[in-house]
Amino acid sequence: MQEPIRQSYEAAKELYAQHGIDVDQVLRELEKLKISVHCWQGDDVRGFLFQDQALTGGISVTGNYPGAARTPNELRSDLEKAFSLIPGKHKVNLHAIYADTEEKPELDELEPRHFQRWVDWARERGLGLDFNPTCFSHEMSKDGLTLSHPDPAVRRFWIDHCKASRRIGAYFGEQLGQTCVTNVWVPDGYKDTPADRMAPRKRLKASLDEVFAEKLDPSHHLDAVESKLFGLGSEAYTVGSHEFYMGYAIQNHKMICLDAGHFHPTEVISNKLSSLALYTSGILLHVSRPMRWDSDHVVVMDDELLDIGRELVRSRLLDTTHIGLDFFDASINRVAAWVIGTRNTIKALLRAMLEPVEALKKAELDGDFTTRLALTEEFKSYPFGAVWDYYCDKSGVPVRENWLAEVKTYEQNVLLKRGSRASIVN
Ligand SMILES: C[C@H](O)[C@H](O)[C@@H](O)C(=O)CO
Ligand SMILES: [Mn+2]
Repeated sequence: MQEPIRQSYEAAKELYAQHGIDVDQVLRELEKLKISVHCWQGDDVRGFLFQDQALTGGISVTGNYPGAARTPNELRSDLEKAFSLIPGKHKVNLHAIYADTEEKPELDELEPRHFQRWVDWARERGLGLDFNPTCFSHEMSKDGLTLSHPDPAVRRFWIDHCKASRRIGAYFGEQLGQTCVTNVWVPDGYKDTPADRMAPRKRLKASLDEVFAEKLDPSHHLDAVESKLFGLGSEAYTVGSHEFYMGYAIQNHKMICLDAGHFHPTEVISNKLSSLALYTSGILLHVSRPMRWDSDHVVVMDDELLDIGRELVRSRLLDTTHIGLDFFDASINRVAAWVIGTRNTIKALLRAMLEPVEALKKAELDGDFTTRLALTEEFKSYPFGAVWDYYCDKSGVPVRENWLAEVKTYEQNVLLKRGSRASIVN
């Protein structure tokens, strides 16, 4: 380790120690945290099962940066590059359309063996895997409805796909010895004001009951359900609203997935964590960055990210919260997008752990709001950067922006040499 990094760390440690914060202990805790890195940033949510299928479901990727992964091997190579620049051991979050197989299974026919290469790869690298049924970008969801579709045959297809997905998730968990979270998100909704808001919700509820009927070992597998306020083409109404899934999850002992981009523009998920935690045994996060709408921008160190970190630390929710990322930006280097978003998420957690939580809580209890505000503000310029640099160096990943040169080299040597998808698809 370079001496200046160590010296700055030792100086920072002393400052934090004056407030009773044991920085070495904080880093031991930080090292245990896993971020579930979403595979779909690497190829603009295209997947490998249906090569010519347009992205649907009211989500959108914009940008034309070269180098999107075209095959499972390319995607794994890009993920490996990103993980080499991110401190800690993490998880990869897969969607069903990322099956790695020469077969052409339909979504309702998927089996664990279609993901065996992902499992072998993850095992070799000590990574965990999470999973998602892909209820979009498919002809059976073309009218924007899946599990709530009025046609029982359409519902059956998606129910069977979700059931298959849970079995795949359970296989991941069992094989890798790390609990897999399978998250169900469906895009179902209407562009304009519905005549009947109740019937689609009744159908969605009944479909979910079927999806979750099979009991799976919770030490291998946990279920989550993700709500949404609106999407492109479902501006007026989404069947799976927050209230719908909050009720469903609490009644059925499922986890609620809070996506930072799925609420009203001024509504934040950080403020929901402590409430939901009182009524659920775990929460899944999709850390994202909405800009005016559910735009899925790369996560930056903004107030909401810091507040998410604070809430997880101060309410002691780190053990029961599964932290996943969900953004997709095709206007910048995709490996860099992962590195920026994941490093920021870890850094925000570190910053939260380096705050004088007990002193702040005490000031609040005493009614001393002056001290609460003063300490909060002064800690914003405490030397967390020195601790972060030390942590990166100690973890064997580049310090500060040094990771960028490695991404640029990878771009030159690998990403820019990739042709179009069409050139390798049979
Ligand atoms: C691709 C993801 O599953 C998707 O982004 C979903 O999680 C979502 O957030 C939809 O808006
Ligand atoms: Mn999401």
